Formats: sequence, structure tokens, C-alpha cells
Amino acid sequence: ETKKGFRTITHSPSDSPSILVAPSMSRSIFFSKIAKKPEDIGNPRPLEYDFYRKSCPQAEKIIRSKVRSLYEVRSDVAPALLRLVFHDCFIEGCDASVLLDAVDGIDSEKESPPNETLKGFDLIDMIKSQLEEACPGVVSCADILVLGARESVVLVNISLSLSLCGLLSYLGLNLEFQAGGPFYPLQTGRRDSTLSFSEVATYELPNPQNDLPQIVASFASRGFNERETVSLLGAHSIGTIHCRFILNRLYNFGGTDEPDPTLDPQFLDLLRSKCNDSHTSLSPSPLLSPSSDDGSASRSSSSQEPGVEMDYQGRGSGFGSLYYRGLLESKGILYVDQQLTAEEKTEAWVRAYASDDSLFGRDFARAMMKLSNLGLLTGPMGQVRISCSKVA
Ligand code: HEM
Ligand SMILES: [Ca+2]
Repeated sequence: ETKKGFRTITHSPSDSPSILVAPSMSRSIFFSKIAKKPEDIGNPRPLEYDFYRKSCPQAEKIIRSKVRSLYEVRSDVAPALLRLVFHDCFIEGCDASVLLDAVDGIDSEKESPPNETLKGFDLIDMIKSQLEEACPGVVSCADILVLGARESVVLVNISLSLSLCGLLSYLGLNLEFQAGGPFYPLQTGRRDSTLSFSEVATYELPNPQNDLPQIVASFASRGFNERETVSLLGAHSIGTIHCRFILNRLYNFGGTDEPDPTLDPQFLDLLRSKCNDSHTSLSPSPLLSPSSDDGSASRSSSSQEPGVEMDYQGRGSGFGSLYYRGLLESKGILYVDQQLTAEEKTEAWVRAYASDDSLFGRDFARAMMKLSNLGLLTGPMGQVRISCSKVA
């Protein structure tokens, strides 16, 4: 009873000025309707390395092997889990709030417009059910999200370096390669929220049409500097962008009836060949015009929607550096991506990462650790859900 409504906000982004928060959406008003402050909660416990060592010693191993086995059969596993952790941690911290279904007429984050094309909920459920078999009620969905994203990053890099190794040995070059990319250590012991923050997600997740000052302000409101922001966007090395997010750049940029003039002309042709004009009327950007569509319906239909692979040249190797090299050649797919080269203060980092993979790897790993530790909700706050989409 009193458990429901527990919420700690160690990190409260709207306390700091954020141009992305609509004035009408005052957080305190929103919370006061649904959140009760617990009377006697004790001190929150810090995270620990291998938090589950006694309660569920095989937890991290189960997550790793499940992500790996899913990755072998589904190529979208890594991008789905990586994006999911960003969308969870950015909104009220890493508390699995993004996974909750709507209940009793309260909208869920999942259904908020910026989350309409999120994927990977089914993957989290599969991992969770294996953990529930091994240790019922012990491992939080929030920890599954951060650990699952970390395993995805490692896998992407392993497979990329292996394919590079394969190519080199095919060419008769026997160079030694260290497989595996930026692995980052993560502490555990996060707990799951009992609340979903639909309005916060709607107004505070960055929009693909944001310009550089908006991107910088948005990430700064979560404690990220420009260097960290540029490195995090390197996540856009993998996955798919649906056409709806870039149609305006291709056909009618800022109402001009012309494409975005900063796009490389050949690249523009390539993107147009994947996203033709007829899609314009079919799919207005949900991020520009929030719709009342059911989130799950548009999620399943978005898998059939046309899109552009982020590694569009089949570039294979190079999580990070090839994304940044693309930006230097005016071949950013999203408007936000290309905005990273709009000013010297961020372009300098784009250049640095374009030419130095290991610098990028280190910075990305550090920024992912920081992202994974936003807004901690630890015992005795929150709860451990049994099913990740429902409050326990
Ligand atoms: C300014 C900040 C950002 C904006 C506006 C943004 C926006 C977007 C958009 C519009 C898509 C395409 C979604 C679709 O077509 O379904 C996307 C995909 C993706 N984003 Fe971001 N993003 C941002 C930052 C990040 C960060 C920080 C991460 C992770 C650390 C991330 C990870 C991903 C991944 C992995 C995908 C591919 C998803 C997939 O293929 O399923 N993004 N992003
Ligand atoms: Ca969250």
C-alpha cells in the first residue's frame, strides 16, 4: 500500500533551468496528483559492485548470455537496448520508468510521442523471465536495462572488430586485434519506480529537430558537458532511423520546399532513394505533432516503416569514428547529428573522435557510466518489479 507511490528524486532535472520544459507542465503539479511522499523511509543505500552476489550470484551472467543469444538471432537487439537505456535514464533516472504500461487512465512514458518507436520491451521481458526463474523477485528491471545496454555495446564492438579481423586475414594480413570495445564497469542495486512520467518524457527527451544550443542545454540539465554529449551521440553509429524523422530535411526544410542545404548532395540522393516523398503524407513526425495514437500499435507498425540504416554504407567496423567522419562530410542523418558540427566547441570533439577510436571508446564508456547512474533509486525506495511492465 504505502509502497505504491514511493519515489525518490535524488536527481531532479527540472530544478535546473531547462528550455525544454513547457511552463504548463510544472513537475510539482504533476507529481502532487499521483505521488505520495513516504513518511519513514530510512537512508537510501548506495549502489555496489555485484550487488546480487549473495541474492542471485548468476544474475549478471544470465543477462550477458541472454543478450548474446538474442543478438545472434536478431540484429536489432543492440540498438534497441542502447536507445532504451537512454530514454529511461534521461527521464527521472535509471528506474525502469520507461517500461511501465499505462494503468487506470494514467498515461505511460512508453506511449509518449518521443518513445513511440522505442523497441526492445520484449527483449527485457525475456531476460527478466529467465532471471525470475533463477531468483524470483530479486533483480530489478532498472539493473537489467543498464546491464543489457552495456552488454550490447560490448557485443557491437566485438562483432565489428571480428569482422575487421576477418577481412584483414582474408587479405592475408595477420594483425593481432584485441576484440571487444568499450566495456564499462557498472554497479548495481537500482530499484524500479512505481511511477511513469509521461509528461516529463514528452517535454524533456530531446527532439531530432533540436539545434545545438537546445541539445547542449538538454544534456547539461542532466549534468553532461559538451564533450560527453558529443560522445553519447556516437550511439547513433548503429540502428535504424525511420524516414518520418528526416523527411523535412530531405524535401521541405523549415518550410522552404527545399532540402536542408547543409546535406551533402550525393548523400541527399541516397537518403531520398530510401525515403521518398510519398511517405510525407503517411507519417508526420510524432515528435513535432504529438498524436494520441496507441503507443504499442505505432510501435509494431514502425517496424514496417521505411528507414535508413545508421551504418548506411555497410561500413561495418567503426562504432564511433565512422559516425563522426560522416558528420565531417555533411552526412549526418538526423538534424541533431549534423548540429554537432554547427559550432567549434562541439565540432572539435567530432574531429577528435573521427580520428581517434580509442579516445572515443574511453569517453563513450565514461559517459555511459554516468548515464547509467542518473537519478539513483535504491533500497529501501522503489521496488523490484516481477513483470517489468507492471508495478509489483
Ligand atoms: C539529442 C539527442 C538525441 C536525439 C534527438 C535522438 C533521436 C533519435 C531518433 C529520432 C532516432 C530514430 C528512431 C526511429 O527511427 O525509430 C534515434 C535512434 C537511436 N538512438 Fe537516439 N537520439 C539522441 C541521443 C541518443 C543517445 C544519447 C543514445 C544512447 C546513448 C541514443 C541511441 C539511439 C539508438 C541506439 C538508436 C537506434 C535505435 C534502433 O535502431 O532501434 N540516442 N535517436
Ligand atoms: Ca526513468
